Order: sequence, then structure tokens, then C-alpha cells
Amino acid sequence: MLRRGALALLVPLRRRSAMATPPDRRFVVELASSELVHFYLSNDDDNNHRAPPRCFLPRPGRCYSFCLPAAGSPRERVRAARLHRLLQRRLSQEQPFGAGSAALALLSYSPSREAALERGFLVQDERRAPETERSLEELLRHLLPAPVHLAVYEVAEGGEVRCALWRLDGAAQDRQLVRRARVVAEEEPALHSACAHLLEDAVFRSRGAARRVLEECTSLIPEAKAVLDLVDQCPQHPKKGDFPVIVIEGLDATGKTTLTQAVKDSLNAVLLRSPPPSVSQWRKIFDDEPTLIRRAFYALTNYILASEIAKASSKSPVIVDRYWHSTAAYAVATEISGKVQNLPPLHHEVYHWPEDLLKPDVVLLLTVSPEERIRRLKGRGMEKTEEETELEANTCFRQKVEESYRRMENPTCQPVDASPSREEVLKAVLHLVKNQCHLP
Ligand SMILES: Nc1ncnc2c1ncn2[C@@H]1O[C@H](COP(=O)(O)OP(=O)(O)O)[C@@H](O)[C@H]1O
Ligand SMILES: Nc1ccn([C@@H]2O[C@H](COP(=O)(O)OP(=O)(O)O)[C@@H](O)[C@H]2O)c(=O)n1
Repeated sequence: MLRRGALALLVPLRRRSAMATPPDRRFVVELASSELVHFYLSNDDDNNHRAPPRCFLPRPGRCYSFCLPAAGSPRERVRAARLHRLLQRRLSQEQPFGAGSAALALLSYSPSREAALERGFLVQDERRAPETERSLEELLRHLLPAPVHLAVYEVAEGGEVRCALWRLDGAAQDRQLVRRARVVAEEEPALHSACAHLLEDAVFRSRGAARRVLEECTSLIPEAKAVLDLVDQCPQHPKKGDFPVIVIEGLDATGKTTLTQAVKDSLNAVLLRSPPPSVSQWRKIFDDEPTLIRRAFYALTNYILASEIAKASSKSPVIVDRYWHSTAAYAVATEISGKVQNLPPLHHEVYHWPEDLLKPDVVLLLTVSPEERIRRLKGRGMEKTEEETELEANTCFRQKVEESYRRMENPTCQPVDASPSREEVLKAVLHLVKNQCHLP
């Protein structure tokens, strides 16, 4: 079973080299508590006395880890992301390792240089069953390009964590020991290891950047072509009309639908939503894809929405249910594991509005307490998306989305307390809008 927060481990997989993990490779795994554990593999002859990492291995269990090769070009990144997704599914849905085993995603990074981030998995086997290792090897030989590096971890006498790094070649059963190492704790880097890669992998800050990702998907996902066709019909730099454009943001069930409808009626405005109806038929398909593809889709839908905003705002005020800030905030929160403290710092580029996207006049962020939000979610009784179920289950994730919204700049998201009655929230919002926009 693949579950957030299980214990398990990883080792990087290098495509061409038979060499061991470079000494500056570091690993980070997220535990059930949302704590991140950082560690590295220390050569046996290193004379350091660092402690083993916390909560690493169940006793008398065993852990395994592996990584996918790092990808460079958009084409390689699309393929690697889909392969990662496939592995994730196989590890979670098919439960190849039986009861007592669990897996979770793990990152491998280098603190000293801008080496590519490698994504992998940690698999924990509480039972130390020989079938676990056999099934895992089979899966890796089948799905990953050879040679694959597989790390096997055990607790040695005295509480040390030992790792044996194996190289699996193409042929079945062919496996060579690359090295043995001690597993030691590493300090947390100042910036989360995924921060440096957010702009390539999840937060696309131009139409071109998102477009390049979907272009590489057209042979794999036919709907990607349909989305690109729609985007290409939109002007490159649509101009906002003279009427105000007001965006409402917030977590699911904070009252966006209710409020935007009421503002529409009060101001005689046009109500638009992101993603717009012209693409929402493909949403389920892209929601099922890995982050890279899913976020590129949502990024592009904002450009389609922008051309609708441009047209509508020449005739009347426009109220918009979600826009760019949702795309960026959810992308950052999903990519950055662990707690809210791990988010990219204030003023990081991920919080900047894309230069080529039509800007609204005002962006309001609806906030309600977690308890009230869950009450509203239950009251609505609608089926929740996988992401929203995760939000509910994972307070950290919810905090990361909301804090990312709060860090957005130019335009900022102005928080509005949406806990009072519908009428009071509407009144507060109309007051803000009238103060900040010229209404005819
Ligand atoms: N100010 C409010 N007070 C109480 N309930 C509200 C308020 N605003 C919205 N709701 C209710 O909360 C639920 C979620 O609201 P909705 O507008 O659908 O949120 P969103 O569009 O942000 O997901 C709905 O059942 C709605 O009737
Ligand atoms: N502009 C947008 C709109 C939605 N989204 C994604 O869509 C999800 C929320 O959409 P939704 O339709 O469930 O939102 P509600 O309006 O129902 O609250 C978020 O989890 C985001 O992943 C986005 O990335 N960018």
C-alpha cells in the first residue's frame, strides 16, 4: 500500500554509470507526521560519528529504495513524470508487497550544486519477506531503464542503519553489489530541495512554458492537442476592458460559488470561472496525470480564461471564481512536502504573477476556520476530488495552500473573513470592491 508517511527508503538510479551514489547526494523522506527526514549514505571508511536518521526503519523490518533517472528536456520530463505516476500506482493499488509493506515518495538532491532532482520511492517491509524484494526487483526491471540501483536497508547491531546498494542489470537475476554504506542523518537544508525546481515542474510562469509541456503530451494524451488548439486561438496579449475584474480565491467550500453568484447579481456582472467550461470536460483526464502535466493544463486554462475576461470586461464588471493564484498555490502546496515552514520564502518567483497573463483589478481570498470549512463541505454533501479529500485529511496541506495564497504578490490576495452569514460576507466584499474599483 502506498501511503503518505509510511517509513521506507530509496536509492538513486543512474542511467549509464555503474558508479555508486555520489557522496553529495542527499535524500529526504516525509513521515506520517509530515516531518521530513534527511539522510545520506556515508562511505564505510568515513570517520564520522553522525547518528542514524530518526524513525528510519521498523525493527526487525527492512527497507528498499530506488529513483527514476533525472530528466532534462520537456520530452524527458513528461516521460519521467508518467513513469513515476505508473510506479506510484503499481506500488499503491496493486499492493505487490502484501500486508506490512508501505511505500512513499522520496526525493534525492544535491546540496552543493544544482544537480537534477531525482524522484523515487521508499518501500518498507515490516515482515522482511523475501517475496517483497523479489516483487520489487521484478517491477523495477520491468518498468525502468537498466541499470537500476536498488538500496536495501537494515538496522545493524548497535542501532546503526546499514545500506547495501545493488545494481540490477537487464537480465533477470543479474545483480551486483555496488557498495555498502552507513546511513546517517543530515541537517535540513535552508530551502526545501524541491524549491529550485518548482518553476520547471509545477508553476509555469508563461504561456510558452506550460505550452511546451502539453506539446510533448499530444501523442500520449489526445486531449492535450485540443487544449493547445483552444489556447492558440486566444490572442497573445488580451487587453482588459474598462470595467473592473474581481477574482475570488480560497480553499474549496470557503464560499466562492455562493459569493461570486451574489456579487454577479448585485453588480450586474459577468461571472466566469477557472477552468472555463470550454475545457472543463477534460479536467478529469488531466487531474489523473502527474503534477507536471496537470499543472501545465491548469496554467493554460488561465490563458483561455484571460481572453474571456478581456472580452467581458469591455461591457460589464467581471467576477471570476478562481484564477492564476489557485493554480500556483495548489501547485506549490503539492510539490513542497512537510510543513508550512518548508514553503519557498516570501518574494520567491513562484508567488509572482506571470508577466504575460491579464491581471485582475482585485483578488480576494475567502478564509474560514478549518472546522467551519469541514462543516460546509459536509453540509454540501458533494463528492470530493482526491485533492480535496487530501486537504481535509492533511492539515499541513491546507495550511500550505492558504499560506501560498497569502504570499502572492502584484496582485496580492486580500484576505476576507468568510465565516459570517452569506449576507454579511457579500456586504464586506462589495464594500472592498467599491473602495478599490471604479464602478460605473
Ligand atoms: N457565509 C456562509 N455561511 C454559511 N454557509 C455558507 C456561506 N457561504 C457558503 N456557505 C455554504 O457552504 C458550502 C460551500 O460553499 P460554496 O459556495 O459551494 O464554496 P466553494 O465554491 O468555495 O467551494 C455551501 O453549502 C454553501 O451554501
Ligand atoms: N485556476 C485554477 C482552478 C483550479 N485549479 C485546480 O482545481 C482544484 C479546485 O477546483 P474545484 O473546482 O474543486 O474548486 P471549487 O470551486 O469547487 O472550490 C484545485 O485543487 C486546483 O488543483 C487550478 O489549479 N487552477
